[in-house]
Amino acid sequence: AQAQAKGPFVPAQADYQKVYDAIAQRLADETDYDDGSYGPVLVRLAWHASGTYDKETGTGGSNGATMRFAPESDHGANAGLKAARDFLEPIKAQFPWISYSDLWTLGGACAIQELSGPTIPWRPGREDRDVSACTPDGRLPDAAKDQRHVRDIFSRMGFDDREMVALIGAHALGRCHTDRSGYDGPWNFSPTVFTNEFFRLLVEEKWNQKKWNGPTQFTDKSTGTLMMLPTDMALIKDKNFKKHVERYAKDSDAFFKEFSDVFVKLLELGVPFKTDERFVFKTSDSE
Ligand code: HEM
Ligand SMILES: Cc1cnc2ccccc2c1N
Repeated sequence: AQAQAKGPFVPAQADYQKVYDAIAQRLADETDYDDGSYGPVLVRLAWHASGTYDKETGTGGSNGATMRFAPESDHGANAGLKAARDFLEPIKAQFPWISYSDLWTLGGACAIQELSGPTIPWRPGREDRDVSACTPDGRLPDAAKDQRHVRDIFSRMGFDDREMVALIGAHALGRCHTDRSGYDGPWNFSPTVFTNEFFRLLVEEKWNQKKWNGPTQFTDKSTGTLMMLPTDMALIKDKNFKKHVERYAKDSDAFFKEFSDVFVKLLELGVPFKTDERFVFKTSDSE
């Protein structure tokens, strides 16, 4: 019989699960980095690729993966994220049909799930764009500033106070790098396990300004080994942020549920999806 003419390859959930599994495997293999995992920096890549969104102009967001290009790749806030982009290059080579825009956001969802966080339902449909879609510098937050700045940046994306606090709870993961942001990271914290610890520390520890010649940051009185950024501290200085910090510090389930919903929203800002169907990927320890 006439060989069936092959139509275009339309990836299905099973194909995206294969990409998820390849990222999870690479996370398990590549442990000689920071505190033992590339997970935190993958989360930061997905967040910085998406957090450029401006709801008034509909510009920025994860659709386009424009951080591949200078000047966006060279914006100060994106220092160090080449490590995350390079980590995902072999995955792109293995699955060339996936866009960078979909790959980077899938990498963020995979990292949260593989670091014991909540499931992050995910939709494909982002398309890579060229350098003309690069966003101007200044779209991402400046850690040296205060609660007014946090509200300006996140309300521009379309988030309310509760959503801003939930999102910043990702600071349970990873660390700061003096050769990237200039801030100095925590180390005896469990930076490769997703928990509500960030909120518990904010409300339970006493925080003093760190005595050093680097940028203003805070250290915990009891061990002197943890850190908070000025914008982290803003979450307990501002009473409407603080009530959410206290709620998440007491209720890890509420934090997990609300973080999942708002991280999904972040990764989808401004994307003209063709489908409403989201995939929930199986985490590697569930197989
Ligand atoms: C007020 C908002 C925020 C500010 C000012 C901020 C600032 C920073 C800074 C300065 C670092 C250290 C970067 C380095 O030196 O490597 C950092 C790390 C990180 N941020 Fe944020 N961030 C904010 C919100 C968020 C959000 C919304 C997410 C994700 C949902 C996030 C996820 C992370 C992660 C996972 C790391 C650790 C990265 C690593 O270990 O390499 N941050 N952030
Ligand atoms: C405990 C803590 C506080 N703030 C952070 C900011 C950025 C990255 C990691 C952080 C972190 N582990």
